[in-house]
This record gives sequence, C-alpha cells and structure tokens, in this order.
Amino acid sequence: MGQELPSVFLVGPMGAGKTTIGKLLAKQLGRTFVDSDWYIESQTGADIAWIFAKEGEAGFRERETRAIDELTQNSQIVLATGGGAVMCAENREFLKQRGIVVYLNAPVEVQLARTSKDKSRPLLQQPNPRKILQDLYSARDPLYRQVAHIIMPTGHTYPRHMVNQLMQQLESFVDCTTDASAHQED
Ligand SMILES: Nc1ncnc2c1ncn2[C@@H]1O[C@H](COP(=O)(O)OP(=O)(O)O)[C@@H](O)[C@H]1O
Ligand SMILES: O=C(O)C1=C[C@@H](OP(=O)(O)O)[C@@H](O)[C@H](O)C1
Ligand SMILES: [Mg+2]
Repeated sequence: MGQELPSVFLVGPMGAGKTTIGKLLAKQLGRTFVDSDWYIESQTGADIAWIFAKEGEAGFRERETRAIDELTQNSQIVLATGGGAVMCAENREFLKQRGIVVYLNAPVEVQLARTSKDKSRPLLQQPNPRKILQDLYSARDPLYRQVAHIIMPTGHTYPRHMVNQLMQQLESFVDCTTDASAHQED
C-alpha cells in the first residue's frame, strides 16, 4: 500500500487488542505507532491509574481529548486509542474526519480474560469487572459503529493473522474510495 493510505485509528473496548494490533500493523506498514494512553502518560509524567486517582475520570477525559486532537493531525500514523475515547462527540469527529477508523470488536468474555491480570485499567479495578465491561459495551458499541469505516472481530484470531486480515481490508477500503473519487471526477 502506498502513500494513499491515510492514518489508521483503532477504536474498541478494553482488551480488544488495539495496542497489540496497532504496534504490529505499524511495523507492517512501516509507519509510526502511537498509543493515546502512552502519549497522555508521557505528557503528564504520570500513569493512567495515577491520573484517574488524582483528577478523576473527568480529568483523564480532558487530557484524552487534547491528545486525540493533537495525534489525529498526523497524516500517516497508526494510532491506538483508549476504549473510552469514542464517548466524546468531538473525539469522534476528529477520528472520523482525519483517517480510517477501525473498530476492533471482541466479546465481553474475551475482553474479561484479556484484562483480568492487568491492574493498569482503573475502571476495571472493581468487584465485578464482567458487569462493568457489559455495561460499557452496551453504551459504547453503537458509538464504535458510528465512527468506524471498518469493523473487525478480534475474539479468536491470533494477532499476526489479525494484522494480515486488516491489511487486506485497508487495501480494499483504499481501492473503493479511490474508485469512488475517480467516478466523481468523470
Ligand atoms: N488477537 C489476540 N489474541 C490473543 N490475545 C490478544 C489479542 N490481542 C490482544 N491480546 C492480548 O490481550 C491483552 C490486552 O491487549 P491490548 O492490546 O492491551 O488491548 P487494548 O489496547 O485494546 O485494551 C494483552 O495481553 C494482549 O497480549
Ligand atoms: O475504556 C476506557 O474507558 C479506558 C480504556 C483504557 O485503554 P485500553 O482500551 O487501551 O485498555 C484507558 O484509556 C483507560 O483505562 C480508560
Ligand atoms: Mg490499549
């Protein structure tokens, strides 16, 4: 895929594999990988758990919107967003208008298994993380769908296979949009 591929922005729930797949996809495309959570941590000089503890979720979301605005202005990156980035309409606009948005979709049971040992997600440090993931999924799935250009299930596919499938989807997407704009010029 050549110069015509815009930036790729990954959205989806915690544990869908945005960070993992994003890193591999960037390598495959020879592009820079950025994770919005890592960017926020580097800008703040503190980790996500600390930001939630000191500033609350509202403070984190303000930092997240600034980060999404800045990062989506890069023209040829692969960006993994945090699972809640789509909650804010402004973020959805930045994502949808400035690149190709890929929704990595995984069932709640898979999200739970993949996040259960990792203590770095403050929203899941509760007695019933399954219920939290279910509620978040109900609230956010329509928003992921609203913002996505491409939807990819990640539940039962190895990361490397995922990346190969995603490369094919991106190629088809670019071909279709190039064809459509050529027709408009006719
Ligand atoms: N397709 C996959 N198959 C199996 N394990 C995966 C897959 N994608 C991610 N993982 C694992 O799930 C965990 C969470 O992945 P991560 O990339 O941090 O998700 P996200 O950024 O969407 O929250 C990590 O331990 C990662 O190795
Ligand atoms: O779903 C969410 O609201 C969050 C997801 C996390 O990112 P990942 O989706 O990469 O785990 C991180 O941004 C923060 O803990 C909040
Ligand atoms: Mg992540």
